[in-house]
Amino acid sequence: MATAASISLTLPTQAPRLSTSVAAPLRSICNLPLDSLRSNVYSLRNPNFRVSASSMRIGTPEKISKTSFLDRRESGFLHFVKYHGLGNDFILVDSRDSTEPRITPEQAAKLCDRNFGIGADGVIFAMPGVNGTDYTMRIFNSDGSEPEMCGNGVRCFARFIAELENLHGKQSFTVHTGAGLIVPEIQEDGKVKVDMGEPILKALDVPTKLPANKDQAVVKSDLNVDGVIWNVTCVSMGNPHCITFGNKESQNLTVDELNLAAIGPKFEQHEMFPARTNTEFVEVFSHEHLKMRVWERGAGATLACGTGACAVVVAAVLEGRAGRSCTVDLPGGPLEIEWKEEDNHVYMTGPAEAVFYGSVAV
Ligand SMILES: N[C@@H](CCC[C@H](N)C(=O)O)C(=O)O
Repeated sequence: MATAASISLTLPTQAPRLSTSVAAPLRSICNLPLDSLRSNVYSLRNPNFRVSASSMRIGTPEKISKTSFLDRRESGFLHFVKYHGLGNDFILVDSRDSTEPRITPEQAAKLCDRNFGIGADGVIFAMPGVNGTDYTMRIFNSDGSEPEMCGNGVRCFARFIAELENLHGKQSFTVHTGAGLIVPEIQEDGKVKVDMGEPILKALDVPTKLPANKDQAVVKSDLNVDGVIWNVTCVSMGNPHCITFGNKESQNLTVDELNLAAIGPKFEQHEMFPARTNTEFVEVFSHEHLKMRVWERGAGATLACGTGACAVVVAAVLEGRAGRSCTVDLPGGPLEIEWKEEDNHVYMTGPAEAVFYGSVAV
């Protein structure tokens, strides 16, 4: 079982500009007031500094370079790098020498706890490739369940691999996932463009039990959630998504007004979704500009969902609400999504940033 008895943190050399999304996880581990952390974090731009959770103090400067940190392999410790893609945050673990994740789903759930652990929406493992691919990505949600794919996660994964392999500039990898082959490409500006493959629309494969149209897809179907009839479209990007732009009472949503914590779980656990579902609530600003909030399967409300943003654009096109190329605003920031007519693939472009380095006793 994972214990958080010993956690150490090191910020990346290229320390990101401080924001609460950086400070909050640090606060949850170190239990220090946010303001004192702010000044500590600034001083931690020097990578030789180390925060020790046991002493609750900035420790003696220690010579740890990024490379030597990522190379560490002491038994009994799990070394990780915390990344985020628009605030959707992950604990990245180097498992390139292993065909199984280095920790159990139960341990992952403990590490993801924002009060008693490191705090994250999931744990991602970089593993050896299969079937000729460069790498395999596996992920546990914060509840310990294992999804097929994660869009923000695969952007973080690409940046993590580049760091592990000491690669610079434009880089592209082939990644085996539960959703098949995914191809992230790190661009010159540091953003990551990902070929997310083809959306799956066949109801049985999403999967959903909602009645399908003649193309076997579920588009603008009625879904009764506690007596409210929602209009939903179902899309899988390897993982299942239920997308709604409104209900019978309110055809066009104002997503900021939704009580996500109340309605999200009812969609997630709905009997029409045998594998549970991620749900996106969408507001349309124009044919090229959408805004969404997400309730994720196995993780709850998150600041962003990459597969969700892709599924939203596919659903918007199918419902005739938007064009194939859109900016999707999420609580953590915007993603650029394109569903290309030529190859039927969905492409997602967005940022991925390292937050801090750490070790935890397992
Ligand atoms: N946040 C992710 C999706 C992670 C998996 C999801 N919770 C599921 O269970 O399908 C993304 O960016 O795509």
